[in-house]
Amino acid sequence: MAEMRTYQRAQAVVFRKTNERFGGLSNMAPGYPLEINGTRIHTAEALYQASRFPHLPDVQHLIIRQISPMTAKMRSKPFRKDSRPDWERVRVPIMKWCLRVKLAQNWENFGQLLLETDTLPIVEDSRKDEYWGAKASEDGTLHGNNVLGRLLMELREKLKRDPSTLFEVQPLPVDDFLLFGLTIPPIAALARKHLIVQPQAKKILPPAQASFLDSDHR
Ligand SMILES: Nc1nc(O)c(N)c(N[C@@H]2O[C@H](COP(=O)(O)O)[C@@H](O)[C@H]2O)n1
Repeated sequence: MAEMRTYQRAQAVVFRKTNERFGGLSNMAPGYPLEINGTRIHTAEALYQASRFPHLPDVQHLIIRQISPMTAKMRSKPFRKDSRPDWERVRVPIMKWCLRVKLAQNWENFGQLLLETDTLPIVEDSRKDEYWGAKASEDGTLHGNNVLGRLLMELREKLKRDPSTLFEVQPLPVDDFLLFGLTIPPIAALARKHLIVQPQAKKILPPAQASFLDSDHR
């Protein structure tokens, strides 16, 4: 279990609604479509929720076909008790994998948004979930495990330091890592595979533009 943390709202990137400045960091955000084995998945939330049920492809279909991420989450609720037996143990690596897929397949817009958070703590401000996010305290601080925010910060740092390691996302080494009964293959970044991250300007540039830059400033 991750430690509880306290965050000062003014010194953090805080998101709650998807239409806010950093709302794209939420798994609920539209506009970051995914594709696995030829199936379009509308949000990272739908992929995460479907990952509970590799042994129940019909339930995965029910979740994945939802356009609304909240509806995808709601559809999974009645089946939660039937989540894969090791769900509590694998849910954080699965969330991390979902975020990696979201980045690989939305390299420019999600990568850019992550870099724009600079070096600030990232926190999902949640009314009731202090595990994935953090809840507002009476003193105005945010308190919680903030596991989603911490995974996003970890991903951001990797994106700054070693972007090429994020171009391809390997399937997780967990039992029955399946979508609709099929093995999930390595996921390659779509189209923009060769973009270069230039952290200082917090911009992602194609190689042709990047080559004009002094290497000290890449
Ligand atoms: N119910 C709800 N409403 C929101 O607006 C949220 N952002 C969330 N949080 C997200 O729900 C996912 C975790 O789901 P489980 O409770 O583990 O099934 C995760 O993506 C959170 O960021 N929930």
